[in-house]
Amino acid sequence: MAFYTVSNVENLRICVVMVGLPARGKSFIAQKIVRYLSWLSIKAKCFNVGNYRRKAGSGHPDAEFFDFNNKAAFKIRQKAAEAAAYDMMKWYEEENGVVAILDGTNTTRERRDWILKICRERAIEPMFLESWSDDTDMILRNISDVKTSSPDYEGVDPDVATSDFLERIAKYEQVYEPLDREKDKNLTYVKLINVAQEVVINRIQTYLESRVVFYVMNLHIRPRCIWLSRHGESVYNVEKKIGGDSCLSERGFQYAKKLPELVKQSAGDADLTIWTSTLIRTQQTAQDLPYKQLQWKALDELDAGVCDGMTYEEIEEKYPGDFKARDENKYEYRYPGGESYRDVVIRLEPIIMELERQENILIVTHQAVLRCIYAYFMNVPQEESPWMSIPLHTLIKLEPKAYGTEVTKIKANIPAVSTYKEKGTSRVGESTQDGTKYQNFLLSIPESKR
Ligand SMILES: Nc1ncnc2c1ncn2[C@@H]1O[C@H](COP(=O)(O)OP(=O)(O)OP(=O)(O)O)[C@@H](O)[C@H]1O
Repeated sequence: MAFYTVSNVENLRICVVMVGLPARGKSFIAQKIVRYLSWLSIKAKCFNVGNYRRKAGSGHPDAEFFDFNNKAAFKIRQKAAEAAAYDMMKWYEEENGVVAILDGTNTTRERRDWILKICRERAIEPMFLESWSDDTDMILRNISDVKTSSPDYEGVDPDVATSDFLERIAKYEQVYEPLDREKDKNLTYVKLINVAQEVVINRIQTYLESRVVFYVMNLHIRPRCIWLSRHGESVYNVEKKIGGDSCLSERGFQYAKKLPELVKQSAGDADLTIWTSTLIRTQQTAQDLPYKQLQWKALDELDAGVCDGMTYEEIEEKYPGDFKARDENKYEYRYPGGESYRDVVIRLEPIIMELERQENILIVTHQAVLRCIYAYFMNVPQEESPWMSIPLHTLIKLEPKAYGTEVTKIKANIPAVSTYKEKGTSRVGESTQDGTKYQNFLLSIPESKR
């Protein structure tokens, strides 16, 4: 039976067409939408026109290249847009794509009409997403954040790169036609003004489109960090049992005592809010943290249903079929009377949305839940995420950056059992994976921006 995380009963194919001057965060937003939808099992992919332009041999173009009167350059840029659109259409057809993002400036109405036409010919719903800003300080920050280190400016002095980039923007400004309430009243669009100070929404018609709109409305770009920790070692961990609502072990309490110091070391004087689950072990872990605390039912551990309170050995013995089925497809497998990883992702969606809205948050929760949250930030594929090793007594710091997330792991140096169970065995113990397998996911920087 088909099983959806976000309803797309209409079987829609959507093309999110980014619109806006350079350095308005279009790629940032595009990458985030792809990560969010992929996490929700919606097949999504970004097609970055700048990438195609570079492949077409534009090398290290200066601002003159972006002058709309420069006919030869304009041809290269047009070709790049066509190549991106071609690959995008191929992706819909050959890979059953659902949401493609055409990430380019698309600043003229002529260019947008062309995209509209090719989408309509193929029954793809176009949805324009414009990022508009007149906040000069923010634009300068964006340029120094990401543009001076772009492949376009490899080996160029950052000051020279900045002034050239400002000139590039000026070239685009000469022809820029922002989305307009009157002229574009028939289009489906969302316009973000100065991040999301003001949002204009027009003709959003489907549930999937409205999810995308809701998501982008909640994004902000203020610097912040998210800390993740599993609860301290619990009595059940020591007994190798899963589920339950047991207290911390003695070593778990030691971790709880040490956690405020670890957090202080990492966060300094930043003001945090602590989110825990409703289960005793996360609350005991957070009890000495001197910050505001909130409990979320959605952060409770994956429900093991009839297997709650059992060891993996007992499960293998009593439910061998289930034990095998879970190993074969851990993401989809649902414990009888309980949950699957996919179920956990669905209930975590409001948590992710709220995390996007918030600033500094420390989440104290459980192994499976942390895997799902970590997978969102690190773009870890579904089939891999349930197998990630997230050890006890370790504080993880996530620092969202322009095109990815930086991770720091801070070990408390308090021994704990390993609760990691590898595929094909019922034994728990140290993972033979040293984590390097997941290094690739740590910084999900789009190809165009590396
Ligand atoms: N809605 C927004 N408005 C303005 N800036 C934003 C927004 N969202 C993210 N940013 C910032 O934009 C920067 C990233 O710029 P990005 O490369 O995404 O711009 P771009 O519009 O894709 O530029 P280009 O057209 O040159 O590719 C980051 O520093 C990020 O913090």
